[in-house]
Amino acid sequence: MSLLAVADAQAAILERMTTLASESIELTAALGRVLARPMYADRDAPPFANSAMDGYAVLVGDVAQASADQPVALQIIERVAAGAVPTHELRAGSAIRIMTGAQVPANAEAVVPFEETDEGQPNAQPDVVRMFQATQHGSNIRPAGEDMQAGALVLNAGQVLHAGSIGVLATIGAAQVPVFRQPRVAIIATGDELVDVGIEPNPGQIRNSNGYANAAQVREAGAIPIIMPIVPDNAEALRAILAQAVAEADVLLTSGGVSVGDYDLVKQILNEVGKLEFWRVRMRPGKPLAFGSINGKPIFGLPGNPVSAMVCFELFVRPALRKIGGYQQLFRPSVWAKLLDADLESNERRQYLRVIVKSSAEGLTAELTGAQGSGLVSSMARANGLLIVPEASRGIIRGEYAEIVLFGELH
Ligand SMILES: Nc1nc2c(c(=O)[nH]1)N[C@H]1C(S)=C(S)[C@@H](COP(=O)(O)OP(=O)(O)OC[C@H]3O[C@@H](n4cnc5c(N)ncnc54)[C@H](O)[C@@H]3O)O[C@H]1N2
Ligand code: MOO
Repeated sequence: MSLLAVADAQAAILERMTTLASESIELTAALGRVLARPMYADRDAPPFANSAMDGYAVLVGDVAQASADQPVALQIIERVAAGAVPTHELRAGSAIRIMTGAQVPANAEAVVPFEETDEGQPNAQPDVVRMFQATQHGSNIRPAGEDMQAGALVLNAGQVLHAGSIGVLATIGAAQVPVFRQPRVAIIATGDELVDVGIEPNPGQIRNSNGYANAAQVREAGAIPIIMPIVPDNAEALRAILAQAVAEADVLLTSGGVSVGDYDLVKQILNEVGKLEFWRVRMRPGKPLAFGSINGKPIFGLPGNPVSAMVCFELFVRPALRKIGGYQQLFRPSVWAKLLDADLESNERRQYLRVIVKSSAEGLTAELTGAQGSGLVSSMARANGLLIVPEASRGIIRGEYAEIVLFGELH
């Protein structure tokens, strides 16, 4: 098998992903979830014309001649609090005292805020308000439907719900929200050398970091990780855990055991219990990525090296999980930043270099995190982006702009 280009591998994967069914959840649990259906306003918002200020509802003509020297006195005929409904209409020479958010009388033409009246002045009379200036039609009145009109499309299917959209859902009365089900992802770390995080490693052993890093990436992708027990490099054990994972999860991830070593069993077992779709991508790190399916469930055989496993997750697993989870935007945003380090040579494989991207008045800059070995998990902890050096290119010279897959927050 020859090496696949990154974009071809991504396309081959995405083509095989189908979006999960939807479920209905409580509004309070909907933050960060993906809306499964378009949502429409059930009524106008605001539902009635209301006051934008604490003040007096008036007829514009009544105060047209008002000035500081020649104030106009109006009779206060009603007081309306928010939540109440006015029972009077304005007539010539009258005013209705009204609070912010209260429904305005049907024929009100403007609301004059207290600050523009004799409110609180020592010589103010009860039941009379004096106006010192003219006002305009519609001033401080928020019309019905100004925000959303009854029946209008307010949120699209596929939209990720954030605080603002939660506010919209509450406004339209969506106590239950239709969202896509989150993919359940079984995470299987393979290797005789691995021990779990709470265990003291013996000589020759290391801690399983991939399982936990991948589980965190699964969460970041909006999916649910299921961390399975560590599997030794043993065909029987691998078959058993894959069978269990297929029963419990929508997507399977393994790490380790996909290169050409004596104990690299994942591809072999995958061919036996499912179907290997492709193996090896023209990239560094992450070349030995394997992808296939078992009983129709996608399985990603991530390389064991910690950086390779995480980079393969970012480029291939994350977009796949996002498609399964109903997201519209599958890929991380790319940014272009000025490379501050030394010149970067091209390679026959597309390189993804860990960088720290910073934003300043001069624009974005990128610096390598240091050495780029695929075992250096600490470099992933420092990085917020993966700088792309395209394969078979002239490389990138210091001071040039390079494309970066931004996966963390900008510094
Ligand atoms: N002769 C060749 N050797 C290797 C090749 C090759 O083309 N020819 N490719 C190299 C590349 S590139 C990578 S990447 C690795 C991938 O190997 P495997 O996927 O088979 O992974 P392992 O050999 O099992 O482990 C590699 C490395 O990662 C450590 N590891 C594994 N699992 C974990 C884990 N859960 N947590 C932390 N660290 C883990 C493992 O101990 C090894 O050090 O193969 C190269 N070799
Ligand atoms: O290409 Mo491997 O994934 O670097 O270490």
